[in-house]
Amino acid sequence: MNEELEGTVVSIIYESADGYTVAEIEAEEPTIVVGNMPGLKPGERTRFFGMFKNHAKYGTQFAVQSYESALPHDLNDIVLFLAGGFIKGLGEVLATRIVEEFGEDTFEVIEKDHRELTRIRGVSRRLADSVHEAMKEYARKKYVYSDLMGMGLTARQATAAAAALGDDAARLVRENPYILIEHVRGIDFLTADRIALHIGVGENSPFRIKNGILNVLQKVLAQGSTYVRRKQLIPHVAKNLNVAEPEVNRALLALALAKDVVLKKYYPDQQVVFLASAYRAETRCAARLVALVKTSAPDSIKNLDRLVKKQSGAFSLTDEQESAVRAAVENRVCVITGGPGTGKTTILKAVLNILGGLGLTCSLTAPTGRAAKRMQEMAGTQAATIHRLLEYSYDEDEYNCYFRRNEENPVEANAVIVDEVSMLDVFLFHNLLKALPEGARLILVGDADQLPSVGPGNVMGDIIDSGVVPCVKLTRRFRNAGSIADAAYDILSGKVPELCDDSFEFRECSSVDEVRELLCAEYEAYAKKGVDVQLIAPIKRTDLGTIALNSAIRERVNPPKTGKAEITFGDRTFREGDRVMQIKNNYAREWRDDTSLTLGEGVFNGDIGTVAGITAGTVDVLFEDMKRCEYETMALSELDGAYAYTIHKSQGSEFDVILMPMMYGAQPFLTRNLLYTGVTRAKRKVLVAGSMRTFEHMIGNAWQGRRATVLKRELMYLDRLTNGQME
Ligand SMILES: Nc1ncnc2c1ncn2[C@@H]1O[C@H](COP(=O)(O)OP(=O)(O)OP(=O)(O)O)[C@@H](O)[C@H]1O
Repeated sequence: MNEELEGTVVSIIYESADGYTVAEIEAEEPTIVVGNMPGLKPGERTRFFGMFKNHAKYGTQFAVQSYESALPHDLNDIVLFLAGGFIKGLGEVLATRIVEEFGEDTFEVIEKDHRELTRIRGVSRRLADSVHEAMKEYARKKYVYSDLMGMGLTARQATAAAAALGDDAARLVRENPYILIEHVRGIDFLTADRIALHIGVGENSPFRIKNGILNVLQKVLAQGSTYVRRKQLIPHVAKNLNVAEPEVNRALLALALAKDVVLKKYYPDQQVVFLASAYRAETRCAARLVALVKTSAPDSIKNLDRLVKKQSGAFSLTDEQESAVRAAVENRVCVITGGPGTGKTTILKAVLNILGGLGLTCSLTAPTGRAAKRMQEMAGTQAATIHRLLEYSYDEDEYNCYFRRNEENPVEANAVIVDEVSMLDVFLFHNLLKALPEGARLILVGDADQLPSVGPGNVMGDIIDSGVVPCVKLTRRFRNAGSIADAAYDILSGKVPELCDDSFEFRECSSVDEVRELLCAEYEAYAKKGVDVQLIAPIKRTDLGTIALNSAIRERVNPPKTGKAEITFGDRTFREGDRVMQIKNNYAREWRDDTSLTLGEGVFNGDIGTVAGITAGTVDVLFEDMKRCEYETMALSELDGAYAYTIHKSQGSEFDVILMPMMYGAQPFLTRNLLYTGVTRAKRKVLVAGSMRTFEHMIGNAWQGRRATVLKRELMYLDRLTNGQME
C-alpha cells in the first residue's frame, strides 16, 4: 500500500551516479528516505510516496516510489538549499548574506535579475552568473522528472527516461509512451500501456497496436520460436488489446513496411511473421553455413589416415570416432554429436593434435563460463566463452551488447571449436558465424538430446536435421555398466534406470516436507565434506521449487549470525557468505579482479559467486573467476540464490553430486529431456528424492515442445538452390 510522507530535506547522505539517493528528512520526526531521487536538494519541501520498511541494519526507512518537491519558503531552508553544494563557490556564509538581503524574493531575483546579487559582499559577477545557471538547470531537470512522474512513472523510471531521452523526455513520452519500452530497462509493454491509458492515449492508437504486436513477437522469441503464424497473431493481439482485427492488420503492414517485422509465405494459405532481427539471424546463419559447406574444402592433409590412426593411444578409435575426426579436419564446417561417454572429448583432443601438428591455431569456445572452463580442463588448452572470444562490448545508448569481432575484424584462428552447441541460440550463433575468419574450420560439438537453448532458435537440431552440414553421430559408449551415463541412456530410451546407492540413488518420500528435509540434510552433509554438490529442480516456484529450496538450504548452511549482514529484495534474501548466481547478462556491470589487478565490464547469466560483504545497501559479490562486483539495491533483481537452481540453468555445468526433488505430479513440462539433462550434470552421483510415479512419468514423457524456426528450411532451400536443383 502506498503511504505518504511530507518533510524538508535536511541532508543528502548518499547519491549514486544514477540517482539512487539516501536522504535525511525533517518530517513529524526525523526519517531516512531511500530511492531514486536524482537532484534532491537539502532545504526542499518534499512529498514522498512509497512505504515504510524495516531494514535489518539501518532500522525503519521510507522506500520512495515517487515524490514531488518544491522550492523552500522558509528562509533557513532557502539558505540550506543554496548552500547544499550544487552551486560552485556558494557556501553557507554567502548564501546567508543573499537570503538576508533578498528574503522570500531570493529565487525571483536569481531567476530574473541575478546581477543584483553582486550587491552582496563577496559575490562576483561570475558567481552571480553561476548561481543563475545552476538554478536554471535545476528547474529544467526538476520539470522533466516531475512531469514524467506525473504521468505515472516511478522515480527510477523517470530518471532512466530522462537519461535516455534527454530534456525532451516528457514531450516524447506524452506523444508515444511506448518508446519507454525500448529506452527504459524494466518498462515492458504492460507498464507502458498503463502509462499510455493514464495520460489519455486512445486504445486504437497506432503506436499502441504496433507495440502490442511487437510485444507478442518478443514473447514468441522468449519461448524459443522465431516466428508465429499471421492467422494466430492477429486475433490474439486484437483480443489482448481490445481492438478490431483490421486495425491490427493495418499496424502489422506498417511494421512490415518499416522493416521492423518480416512477413513470409511458408504455407500455401498462410503467412508467418518474424521480428526482423530474428529473421535476419536465421536466414544469415543458413546462408553462411551453406557458403561454408560449398566453398572449397580445406587443403587436403597429407597422410591423414596415418595421422588419424596415430591418435589412438591406450585404445584405438572406433570407426565412427575416426569419421568424426576426419569430418572435423576435412570440412570447413561439421557437427559432432553424442551422449555422455561417447568420446567427444577424445575426438576434440585428436583434432587439436592433428591441426596443431600442422601449425594451425584452434580457438576453443563454449556458450557459458562453466562449460568453457570444463572444456579447458578436458582439452588441456585454453577455452573462452563465446562472448569473450567475440570480445563483447557494451553500447551505453542502446543497452545492448555488441561484439568487436565481426566480419571486418574476425577471430584470429584457423579453426573454431564450439562445445555444448545445444545451448547456442540463433542470435549468438549468427554473431559467431560473422566473426569466423575466411578459410577457417568450424567444428560444432554437443549432445543433441539435451534441452534446447534458453534463447530462441533450434540451432543444433535444425543443422543436424537439415542434412546439409556434415554431421557425425557418436553412438558407442565407453563407460562402465551402472554408471550415470548408462542411467542417462536408459532414461533417453524410456527405461527406468538401474538404481543403486553408489551412482544413482532414488529415495521414495511421502511428503513435500520429507523431500525438502532429506535434500537439505544431504546438501549440508556433502557441503561439509567439501564435495562439489548442486541441487537442481525442474521449476522455480512451488514448495519444492528452487526459490523455496534455496532458502531452506541457506538456513542450514549459512544461518543468520550477529555481525553477518543480510538484505532482502522482493522475495529474496542475500546474506554474507551466500552462494549466488547472476541471472541475466549484464554487459555493463563493472568488475575488478584483485588477483590480476584488472578491471572490466560484463557479468553473465549463470555466473556463480559468493556474497563477500553487504554494506550501506550494496552487495559485494566475488565470482568464481575472481571477478568482484558491487550490486546496488536496485540491481539485486540480477541476482538469485545458487544453492538450488533450475535444470535449465544447470546446462553446460558438471558437479560431482547432483540432488534432485521429484514431486510435482504428472505435469506436461516434466519431460524425459529435462531429466536427462539434469542427470548428465553429475560426475559421481545422482540422488533423486520424491515420488517414483513422477520419476516414471518423466521418463515416459518424450514430448518436446516444437519450436517454430526456419534454419533447417533455409539450409535445405539454399542447398537445393546452390546445387542447381531449383530455378
Ligand atoms: N575408442 C575408445 N576405446 C576405449 N575407450 C574410449 C574410446 N573412446 C573414448 N574412450 C574412453 O571413454 C571415456 C569417455 O570418453 P570422452 O570423455 O571422450 O567422452 P565424452 O563424449 O566427452 O563424454 P562426456 O560428454 O561425458 O564428457 C574416456 O575415459 C575415454 O578415455
